[in-house]
Amino acid sequence: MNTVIDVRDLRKEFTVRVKKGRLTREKKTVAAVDGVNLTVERGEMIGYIGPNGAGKSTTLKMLTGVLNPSAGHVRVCGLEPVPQRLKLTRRIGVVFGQRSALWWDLPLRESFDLLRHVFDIPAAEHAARLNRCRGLLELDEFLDTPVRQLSLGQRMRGELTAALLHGPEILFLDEPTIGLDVVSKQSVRSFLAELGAGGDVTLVLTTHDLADIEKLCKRLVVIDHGHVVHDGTLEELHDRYGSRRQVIADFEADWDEALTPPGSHAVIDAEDPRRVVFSLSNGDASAGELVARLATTAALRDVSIVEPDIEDVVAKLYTGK
Ligand SMILES: Nc1ncnc2c1ncn2[C@@H]1O[C@H](COP(=O)(O)OP(=O)(O)OP(=O)(O)O)[C@@H](O)[C@H]1O
Repeated sequence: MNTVIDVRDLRKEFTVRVKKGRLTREKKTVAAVDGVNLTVERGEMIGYIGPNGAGKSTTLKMLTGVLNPSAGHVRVCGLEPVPQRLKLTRRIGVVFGQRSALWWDLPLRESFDLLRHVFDIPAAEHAARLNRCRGLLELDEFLDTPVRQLSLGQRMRGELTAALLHGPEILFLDEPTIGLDVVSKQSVRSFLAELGAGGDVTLVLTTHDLADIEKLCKRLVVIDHGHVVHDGTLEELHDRYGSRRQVIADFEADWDEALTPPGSHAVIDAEDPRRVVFSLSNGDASAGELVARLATTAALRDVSIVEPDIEDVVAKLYTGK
């Protein structure tokens, strides 16, 4: 394995002034990131999620060399982000939804050209990477438009390209789909999926849009109050919170509970005893096997499979229920 991010006991404290009484304020130290441990291997696509104020952006800022940690160990591509920021900048790409890496008054094409000079990228490499992005992100129709005139979706496609032209090993994305319409979201997601599938670029993504996670990330790191509260696959999260995949079956006759296959749980519809909702544990249970068993047990009229809803699971996780 090839570790590209190695974080141990990472902390970031901020000093804030809080109101005390009517006229006085006192200084207080708050831990925005409070002992985060994280190891990411090359080629992984991880979702870093959490409720507002959980510490996601602060972590990303420490990983990208924008903020100095208060304590802890952090290495990104083997480098210490703040003191070695210049070296790090050449090895990572950053897309922060709210900030731009582009020159507002210049056409997109010229911004890309300037970046080639900033990073001193050989012309052939630059052209190859730009051509790939032009194709996948359909940039051609607005390549000659000044950045300030681009729509949010067009600008995001430009930002993604700008972050990739120097061939980074890790791409950090903070809310890359925020504010985008459905079509632009899909375009950005498909592009990132294609990029991640190659295995060369490691993706670290923060988002409040859980569809981004479902489409892109096998691994989910959840942070709350500065602590990592889950680090594992989406399936593990579903298992942990007892969310079940469900099979809804309509039979020709009323369902006999004694026939319920082992490993499943049946709830008969109160209004229609021929309709039954079967719950499955997400682990090894296969909805296909259950359906096959049901079909040999009784006359089936219709069947549908309902996947657990990630929004529900994450809501449970955030509220600690
Ligand atoms: N410069 C700062 N000074 C003081 N407090 C800060 C500063 N930056 C962040 N914080 C506080 O640290 C905590 C974590 O903030 P952070 O921006 O990392 O959260 P987040 O998970 O990215 O939230 P969101 O989803 O709302 O963007 C919050 O309580 C925030 O108010």
